[in-house]
Amino acid sequence: MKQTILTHATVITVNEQNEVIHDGAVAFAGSTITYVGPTPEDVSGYDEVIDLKGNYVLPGLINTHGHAGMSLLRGYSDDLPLQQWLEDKMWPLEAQFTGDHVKWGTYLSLIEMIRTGTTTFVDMYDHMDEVAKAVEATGMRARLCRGMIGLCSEEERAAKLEEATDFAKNWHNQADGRITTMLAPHAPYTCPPEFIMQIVERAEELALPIHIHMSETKWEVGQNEQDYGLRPVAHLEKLGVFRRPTLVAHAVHLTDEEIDVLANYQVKVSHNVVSNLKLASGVAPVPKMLAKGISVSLGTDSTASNNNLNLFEELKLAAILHKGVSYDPVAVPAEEALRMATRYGADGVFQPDALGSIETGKQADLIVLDSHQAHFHPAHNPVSHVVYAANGRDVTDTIVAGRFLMRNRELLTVDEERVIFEANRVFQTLKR
Ligand SMILES: CSC[C@H]1O[C@@H](n2cnc3c(O)ncnc32)[C@H](O)[C@@H]1O
Ligand SMILES: [Zn+2]
Repeated sequence: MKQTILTHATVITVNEQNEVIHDGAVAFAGSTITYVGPTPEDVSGYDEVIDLKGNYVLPGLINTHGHAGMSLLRGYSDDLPLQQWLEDKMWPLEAQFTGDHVKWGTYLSLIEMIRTGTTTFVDMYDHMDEVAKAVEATGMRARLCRGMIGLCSEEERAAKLEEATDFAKNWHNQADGRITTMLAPHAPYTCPPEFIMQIVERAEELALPIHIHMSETKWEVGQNEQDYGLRPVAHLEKLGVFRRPTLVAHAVHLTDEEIDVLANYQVKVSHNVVSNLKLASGVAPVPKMLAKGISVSLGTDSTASNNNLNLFEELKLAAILHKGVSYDPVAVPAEEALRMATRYGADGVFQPDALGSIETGKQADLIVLDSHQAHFHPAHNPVSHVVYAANGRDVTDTIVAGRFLMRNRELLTVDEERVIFEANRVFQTLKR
């Protein structure tokens, strides 16, 4: 098994102690981290020694909510509220999508994620075999689920559940364990209660988590009360969703009591700050959730509502927006924001023991940032620089399971020129 060591680095471990190791090293054998500490005097036992000359090494970032195939629709519709954007713009185009559209949209997303330091992402979409194949081919890590919208006949709902089940079974723990799966009712307002209950039952049978959009807009909360006499949190609790490990996306409109419910069930939350702002959905009560011990991680949502997949933007905005709206400069401190992008992301994909920090025994999912740029100097506080000064273009290397997907800014597992060509080609086939 190949043994690699990255030496003379500034290692931002994001471990329990928030250790930053100057002149540090990280070694990995195959996919697993075998050493984290000071650069050893003798590195002769390693097959590959890479001198990082003081560059930053961080755990790969984890994006806990998105729809990769939608990159085909980036910039197609801006400046609308969620419901109108979905119903009038996204769904009519998505209805024309074939596997080829999703394939090339997903490849666009993968390129962007690898370039900006994301090593694991959650994806909820249709034609998921294409997404899984692209993840497998590029060497990325992902938690994938076929999103189910239940605004259709009972027969169609049953067919979607079978398709989601087949996908979840076929791909769980595939690609050397880099792909895992979940079941995903799209949202309480698109799935009738009986359908959600069937999905929960299936998730129990398959021992898989559930992923769902929840409490994203004021409209959704009002509609849920009108339809079912309950707000979304109580509604999903009643349907048994939270008895399964659950990752909810958005969680913008929550009462204090609802935050307690989510905390009690250890529900994981994906905070999609840019998408929530762009769709004018509101600002999630992140500091309150964190104070209650909820693992709040970061998600981009799709590039059709973001409009990029650069998690460094989410990281900075998560750190500063909540200060601004609460008049509290420590509402989300820098260290906590970095945990949201890493450790809490690992909770969000239900792999806290394998991902989210640089520690021996964990997966070698690592990114390198060029620390020799003016905006990282004076170099006295690396965590501050990563959260407040970095921009995603600082990432030079992206490593997943010990394999370089990008080295010195060169993509090694995907042909970027071809992807751009094919994405434009398949976009032209859509009737707009
Ligand atoms: C059934 S696959 C996923 C489905 O979700 C839609 N979508 C994209 N962004 C959002 C969002 O912010 N809230 C709710 N639904 C969203 C996407 O267009 C797909 O149809
Ligand atoms: Zn979404």
